[in-house]
Amino acid sequence: MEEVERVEEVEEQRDDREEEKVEEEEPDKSFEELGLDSRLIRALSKKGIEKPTLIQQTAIPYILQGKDVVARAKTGSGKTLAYLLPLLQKLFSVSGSKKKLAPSAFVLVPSRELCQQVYTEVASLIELCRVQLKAVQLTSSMPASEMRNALAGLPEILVTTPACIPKCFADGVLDPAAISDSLDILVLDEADLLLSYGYEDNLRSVTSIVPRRCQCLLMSATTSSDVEKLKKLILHNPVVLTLQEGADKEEPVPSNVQQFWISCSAQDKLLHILALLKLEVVQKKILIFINTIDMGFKLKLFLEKFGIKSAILNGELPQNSRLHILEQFNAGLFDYLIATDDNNQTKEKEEAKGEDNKENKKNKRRGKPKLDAEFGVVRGIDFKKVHTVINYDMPQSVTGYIHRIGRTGRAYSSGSSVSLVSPDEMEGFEEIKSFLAGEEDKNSDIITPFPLLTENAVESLRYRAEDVAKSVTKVAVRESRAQDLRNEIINSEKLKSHFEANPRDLDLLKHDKLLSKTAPAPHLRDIPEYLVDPKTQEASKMVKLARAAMGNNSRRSGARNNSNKKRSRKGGDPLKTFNVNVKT
Ligand SMILES: Nc1ncnc2c1ncn2[C@@H]1O[C@H](COP(=O)(O)OP(=O)(O)OP(=O)(O)O)[C@@H](O)[C@H]1O
Repeated sequence: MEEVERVEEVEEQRDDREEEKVEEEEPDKSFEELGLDSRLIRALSKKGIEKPTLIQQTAIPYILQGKDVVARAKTGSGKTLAYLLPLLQKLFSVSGSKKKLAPSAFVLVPSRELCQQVYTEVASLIELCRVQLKAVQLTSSMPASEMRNALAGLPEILVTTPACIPKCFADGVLDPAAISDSLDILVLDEADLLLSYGYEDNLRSVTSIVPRRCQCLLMSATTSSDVEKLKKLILHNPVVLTLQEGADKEEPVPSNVQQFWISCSAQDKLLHILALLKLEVVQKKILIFINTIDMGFKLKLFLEKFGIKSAILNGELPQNSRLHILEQFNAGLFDYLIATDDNNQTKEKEEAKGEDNKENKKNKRRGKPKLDAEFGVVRGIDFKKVHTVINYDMPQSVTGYIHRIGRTGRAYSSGSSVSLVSPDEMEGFEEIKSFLAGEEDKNSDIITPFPLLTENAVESLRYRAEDVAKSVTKVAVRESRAQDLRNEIINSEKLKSHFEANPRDLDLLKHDKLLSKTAPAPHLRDIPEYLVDPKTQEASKMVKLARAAMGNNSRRSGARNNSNKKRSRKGGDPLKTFNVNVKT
């Protein structure tokens, strides 16, 4: 049973009023009962959203009342709509009134990918509601002229990153005085990440012009000192909503995500991922996290040799390509996405941020691509229908783990995760485990050994895996990284104009194309039956059955096969029902 706890917070508020204190209760309300406008309810229904999630049930009434709100709820719990719906409703009533010289609502997010995601969501709601409101997104990479054009239609809603606002001031695109006059609602989404992305100074320059009457909303997946800092910087006597599940005090990973791990040496990780994918004991779609861009290419090339096509996502790719890859993956055009998240790129990102940084200048001279300082592949991005998250490399922090795992099991769906843990990563892994177990129950196993892969099954692939791994040399990795970047830069230019003309066309590019110069050898494509351990064969059959029952058995099911949608989703998850010993 889920419950919501409202926490009292009275320290160092910006005004003297007592913070809202509310009795605990178990809400189970419809969108109508929350007081939402019928246009919004119809729009949600068209999107297939009928019932509010818990954070939406709790936050929407407070936001509609005009309160400042701090909402902390797990990844995938529906925080975006929790603030967008009441925000739009408030703007319905002001639309058509006195024209303002700056937007009425700012939504600040930590990355461009999130900017695009939130913008798409708000724009589609506006369209479905058929109201006279306009939303725009601005990112730092846009030239001033483009920003000016975007703002020329006097939009009510601006979705952007904190770094972009001072740039708009400097370029004369936004006027601080007009903002002070116009701003009614400020949202800091993924607040736990805003400061860690290095936006503190940018945020300070924004908050200095936020008028006292402005309603401020702060949404986050985890608590951290950064959230506390932001709360004190921006909010006025907020209602603090902390969504919890059951009696467990801290359970930041949704309970509909089953978490597994496999112990293996660093060298054997390629072998294990091959076994997981090739023997089909994990459900597609699959998001694989690695810590470095080179490792991503190594993995892609390795999998290609076995006929497994995957796409790559990292901060080095041009923004259009990144957005397009996300869009294609979400539409179900490919099943495997290898993502380098931001944890290990912090150093590289620092370089990317500091324009005067010597190293950066050197890189420019050498033609080394610059990483996008506003890139954030994992955090907050709504990957659709991801069934499995694989940590090929372990993340470097507990927060990193939570955000990665949170890419599956979104809203009411379920998912699983498999972490490959080498002896070097064991200490960090233990830290993650004990954090998830909570203070009281350090020994409870929230992350359990992966049950569907026997040692025999893995060993049967060893010879092939090791042989192929040798052929994926450093030179091959370097060449394919450069080639991929070149392709994407060319495609990115094409994409830009193409998207302007055909915003819905997804088939221009195939991001999971082969990078290897030679086609996969036929004998590596299919694993002969005699090599596969019978228990693993059985597990694989069950995973396939479960996938079929979930309407996810065709490669392009997400994009093309809507008729499957209505089939039962309770097809039985073999990870819940199947039991084999890990060691045989
Ligand atoms: N009431 C609902 N019913 C069904 N699906 C919903 C509902 N609300 C939101 N969703 C869907 O759930 C998914 C996750 O929502 P959202 O991205 O807002 O999560 P989040 O809490 O912001 O997660 P994160 O912290 O990872 O950013 C989205 O695809 C969204 O469309």
